[in-house]
Amino acid sequence: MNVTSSSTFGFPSLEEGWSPQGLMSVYSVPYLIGIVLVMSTTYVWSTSNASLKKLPHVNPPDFFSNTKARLQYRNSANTLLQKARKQYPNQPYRMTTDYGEVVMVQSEWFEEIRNSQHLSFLGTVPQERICEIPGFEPLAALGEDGALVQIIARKQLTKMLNQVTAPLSQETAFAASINLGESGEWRELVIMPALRDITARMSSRVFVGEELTRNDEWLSILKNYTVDAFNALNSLAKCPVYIRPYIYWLFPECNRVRNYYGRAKEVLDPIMKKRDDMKRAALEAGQPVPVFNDALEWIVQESKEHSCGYDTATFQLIISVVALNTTTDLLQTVLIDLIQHPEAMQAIRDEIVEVLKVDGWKKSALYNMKLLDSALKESQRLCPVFSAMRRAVEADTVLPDGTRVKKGSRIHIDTHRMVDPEVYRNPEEWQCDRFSEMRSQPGKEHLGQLVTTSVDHFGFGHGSHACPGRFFAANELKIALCHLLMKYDWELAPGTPLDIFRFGFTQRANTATKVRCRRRESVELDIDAI
Ligand code: HEM
Repeated sequence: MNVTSSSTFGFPSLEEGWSPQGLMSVYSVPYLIGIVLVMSTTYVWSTSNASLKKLPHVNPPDFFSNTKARLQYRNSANTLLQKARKQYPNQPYRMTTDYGEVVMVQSEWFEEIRNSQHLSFLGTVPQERICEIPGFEPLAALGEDGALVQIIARKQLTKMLNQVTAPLSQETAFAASINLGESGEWRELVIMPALRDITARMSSRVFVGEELTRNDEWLSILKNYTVDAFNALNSLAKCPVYIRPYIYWLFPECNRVRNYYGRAKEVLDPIMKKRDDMKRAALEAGQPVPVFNDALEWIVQESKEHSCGYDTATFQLIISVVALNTTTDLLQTVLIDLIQHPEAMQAIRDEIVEVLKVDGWKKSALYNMKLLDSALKESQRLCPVFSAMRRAVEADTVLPDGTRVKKGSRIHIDTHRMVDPEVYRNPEEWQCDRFSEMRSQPGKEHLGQLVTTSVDHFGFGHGSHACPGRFFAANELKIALCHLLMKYDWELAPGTPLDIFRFGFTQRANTATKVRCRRRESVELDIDAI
């Protein structure tokens, strides 16, 4: 056999003799395949935590590859969760995921570890290695210790709630009008882009101030960055963790993300410079220094207070990534649930009228919309962002049963109590007043509120990393729904898809859902005149 001309992919037979050089030059393809197989097996083996070997495994990898197990996770994570709940009811177990082997824990145990200093939500971001890709710097900043976004969401954003109800309502009126129109004729539309534009405009009013909120280029960057970043995360999730930083350029959405990131800097830099110039000029003239109350300014203040650096564009895109998709999603989910329950929609309209007539656009009005609050919490219960919460283990941690989980591993917490018949009656049924009813029961007034987290409702997570933006998000959602429900009639478009989009533990509303809407002829209350 003339080895130099061989094109077969077989290994050389013993009769043909053997030399390493020959193998490299001629049989390089099978040789390389062999290396890759050995490396990936070593990788699978090395990434599995030796101390956890005694835990059962719900979808163990094959001897040579974890591809099948990862596919199972990606396409049917919820089925795996259900199976494991039956098989391993009161013990931790292992699951193969797109980010390696993780330790799964049942909801009940989370109460005991929820405030552990060694478990981090944002620490899971660097584990996925996406943040090493150009354009994903905002995700990298999310994973850094003491990220300013947490501080700002907890402190400044929540403090601001008293002042922003009326401005947010004005912005929603504008956004609803341009996205849904003023016509009394029915029109059909894919609802998610319209809702994303509404939430982008609302949050921009608070994050970047009035001037940029009406800047179309800024809004386009914001919306596209979050959509493409999410799509890129899903595409890259299919590749092994360790090769992600090297093959990102194969995915067009990654290149777009980098492009939007660059454009965000170009839009924001002149605004920041203009503000600096105004402040300097005022100081030099002995005039009061202008005060801006938005996240562009909060980041300057907080970075000084915490003696750390910051980048305006990075920070703004971080806030958008954590805020925009999640808020838009819940807005769509509850709107679709209400369209399917017209009597609940009318009851909420009645509540809005009753409350706004008394309170006007004050923060207290939003607190008093208890049925609306309940509808949001109920929709979130049935379609939370994550079907299993995530925590990066930043120092060795002992689980309630004594299992030691090593630093660098990852824990996921099954959120099944949100649909457990022992916790909720008819858990699969959407019941608008489920949580307003709960609020009327002594001792449960607090538990039934949208912003309250517990092991029975992980919609905003739970414990020391529970979503710090939830108070703002709750207000934003209620204001948006006041406008959508009071001003428009709604129907589902015939035959429209409604099924939830699931990818591993991530869940999202359907991006293709179509609705029909028209401006209502007679309204109980003109909410723009309040
Ligand atoms: C409906 C809208 C939202 C939903 C459903 C949502 C949901 C969540 C969830 C499930 C977590 C993980 C919590 C955990 O694992 O315990 C989280 C974390 C976080 N969210 Fe939200 N979120 C929303 C809006 C926002 C907004 C508007 C902001 C800020 C402006 C925000 C900022 C954050 C931050 C900074 C974290 C990380 C907290 C930490 O690691 O300590 N979120 N969110």
